[in-house]
Amino acid sequence: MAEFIQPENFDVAIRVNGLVNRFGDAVVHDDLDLEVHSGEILGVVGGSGTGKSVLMRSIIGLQTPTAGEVEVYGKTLDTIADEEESRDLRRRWGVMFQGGALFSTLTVAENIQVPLREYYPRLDQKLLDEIAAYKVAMVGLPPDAGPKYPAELSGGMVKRAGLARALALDPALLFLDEPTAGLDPIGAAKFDELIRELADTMGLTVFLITHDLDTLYATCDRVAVLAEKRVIAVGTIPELLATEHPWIQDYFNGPRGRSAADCHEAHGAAPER
Ligand SMILES: Nc1ncnc2c1ncn2[C@@H]1O[C@H](COP(=O)(O)OP(=O)(O)OP(=O)(O)O)[C@@H](O)[C@H]1O
Repeated sequence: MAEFIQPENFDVAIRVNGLVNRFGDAVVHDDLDLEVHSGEILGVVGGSGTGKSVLMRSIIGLQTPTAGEVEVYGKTLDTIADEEESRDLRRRWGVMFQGGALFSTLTVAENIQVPLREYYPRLDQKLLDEIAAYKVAMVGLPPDAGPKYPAELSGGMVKRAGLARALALDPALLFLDEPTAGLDPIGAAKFDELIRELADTMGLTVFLITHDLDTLYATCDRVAVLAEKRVIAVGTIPELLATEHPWIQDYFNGPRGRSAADCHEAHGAAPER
């Protein structure tokens, strides 16, 4: 008998223990630990190639780790024997890959309906259309975006459409891989606002990979820093600023870090929630 997950019963949504990822001789992660708390937006930062995307892929089962354990809502994907339980776990998360990753031959509405059809094959077309229209509105797209193809949309709209598809199954957990990459600063700020708003209203837990310091200040409750093949620090921005690690100091106190902090202060928001 399949045991279905109740995300609200978990204080820790994701627990990663002793994760190792190796590709040939290249060691990307070595004994990496991380906990993502339920209801938080956790920013994941680190230099290029430090394994942020590989970590995300390991959590959602797209990458089989060399060693270590990944638990989502107390379950480990590769040890779930029951197909129904595995589907139940997978439908708890939505993923927005880098660049949106929409199917170019499908309209926005059809893209949103892909996961719905997969998980709920008996839904009729009228209901699928209603759900897609609801998701389109939820991410702030106009109603006429639904029948459009990705190539007909601006970069910011494509991101929103990708987010709508990630939210199709009403997930408890949202994975975002560099959601604001390629957006102009105003578009990026609006997207940050949208993520924060959706997370607050839907009670989402968000795993957010970013290089964007403004995004960290505007949206994240805590930030995890990847370096030296593991998570070297995790905490609020003020907590990270208090650590002496050179990469963390360079990152937050470098010119771009200072400018993001100043801008954040100027808008009167505190990084700690
Ligand atoms: N399937 C794979 N086979 C071999 N090497 C891989 C594979 N996937 C990732 N890597 C390597 O793992 C390392 C980490 O990659 P990853 O994409 O996770 O970095 P990242 O921190 O997300 O980088 P960026 O910030 O540039 O997106 C890179 O050196 C990459 O080349």
